Formats: sequence, structure tokens, C-alpha cells
Amino acid sequence: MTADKEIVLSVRHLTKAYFAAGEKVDVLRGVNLSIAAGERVALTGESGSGKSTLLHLIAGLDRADGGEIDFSGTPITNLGEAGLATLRRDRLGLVFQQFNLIPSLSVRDNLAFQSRIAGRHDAAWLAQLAERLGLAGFLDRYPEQLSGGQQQRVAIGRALAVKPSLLLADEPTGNLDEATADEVLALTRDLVAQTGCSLLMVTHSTRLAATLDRHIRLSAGLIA
Ligand SMILES: Nc1ncnc2c1ncn2[C@@H]1O[C@H](COP(=O)(O)OP(=O)(O)OP(=O)(O)O)[C@@H](O)[C@H]1O
Repeated sequence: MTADKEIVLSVRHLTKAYFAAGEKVDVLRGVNLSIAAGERVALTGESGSGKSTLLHLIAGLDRADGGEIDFSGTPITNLGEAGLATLRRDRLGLVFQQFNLIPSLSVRDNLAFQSRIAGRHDAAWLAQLAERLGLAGFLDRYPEQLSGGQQQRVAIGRALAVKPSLLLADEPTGNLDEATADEVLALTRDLVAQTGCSLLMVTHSTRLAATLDRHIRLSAGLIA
């Protein structure tokens, strides 16, 4: 990470606990994390270490108990639901293990979904994304008519269509076989570089983690 690069995401002293069966579980105990513009970071950690929890907090899908999250210097911790929704729509790309495509929409309309809502529809960029993701011949199909790898490529294209400042990906290749996972990740890396956005990707694979710019680990509620 170069010192003069803009910090896109800054997380400070983030804490989160859950109550389950009457017991308090401290999942995040003071997480600190900075991601620079264009930086691609892999997040690993044992099952249950809080990786998804951290991504959900950064995406504003859940509230932290304490600490701060800034996007490009703007704190989001105190934003209301509407502000968080706007942030997700305009600045974040989200990709989850379950592809979360809309079954009743064609590939073309799934790809354009978020960028249309954000008022940032760019037909030329979408056509380029579809081409690069190998989806140009599938635009009139529906998600159920695609393979898992193809569906995940639609989810990645949809997230990148808005040219987000940060792509958050939670085990994006977890449901794919190894060869397909490698191919989807390589494409994601290239497209993230072309988009100029930053990437924070949760993965169980230290092999895939090693292919990004930085590899961080969550352990005992802290980034090791
Ligand atoms: N809504 C919830 N209520 C209670 N406990 C929860 C809730 N969500 C998560 N947890 C607990 O918080 C801990 C962290 O969960 P999280 O899903 O963030 O881990 P993870 O590192 O992403 O795991 P995995 O690699 O298995 O997906 C786990 O012990 C989990 O059981």
C-alpha cells in the first residue's frame, strides 16, 4: 500500500457481539483495517471467525456495537437506513456466494439492475463487461438457464456496472469447482483493475488469497 494513495475504506476499533442461547459472543473485538484506492485485499479466517459479519457491517447491512467505518473519509456509522442504502447503491458492489440474481429478469436486465437504479447506466461499459465476462451470447437467457460460474459472472458484472469504489465479495467462488473458481477470480481481478475500484474478498482459499495484493486474517476477533 503506498502512502500517497487515497484511503477508500477505513475501519477503526470495530466491535460486534451476538447473543445466542443467552450467551454473549464477542465476534469482532476492535478490528482496524484500511484499504487504498485500487488495492485488492483477501480476508481469510477460520469458520465462524467473523468474516461475513465484518463484510456485512462495512456494507451497512448490519450495525456495529462500537467503532467507526469511513468511506473516503466520510463516516457511515451514524448514517440512517436511507443513507446506507444510497451508499450501497452508489459506491459499493456486493457479491455473495449465493448469486442473488433476479430469476424473472434476463441476464441483460440483471446486469443493468443496480446501475439503472443508481442512475449510472452506461451501455458501452455494460457491453464491455458482458464481453469480458463471456456473457455476450447469453444476454437473453434467464439465470436458471446458466451454469453456476456463468451466474456468478453475472453477479460480478452487475456489481461492477456502477463502477463502485469498493467491491465487497463474500466467498464469491465458494460454490464453484476449482477450475471455474480460478477463472472467475482471475476475471474479477482484471475487471477490478480496469474499473479502478478496490476489492475486499472473503475466501477460504489461501491459494486464491495469495493472488491478491494483500492477505489479512481474522482471528480471535482481530485482524492479525
Ligand atoms: N445473527 C446472528 N446471531 C447470532 N450469532 C451470529 C449471527 N450471525 C453470526 N453469528 C455468529 O457470529 C460468529 C461469526 O459468524 P460469521 O458468519 O461472521 O463467520 P465467518 O467467519 O464468515 O464464517 P464462515 O467462514 O463459516 O462463513 C459465528 O460464531 C456465528 O455463529
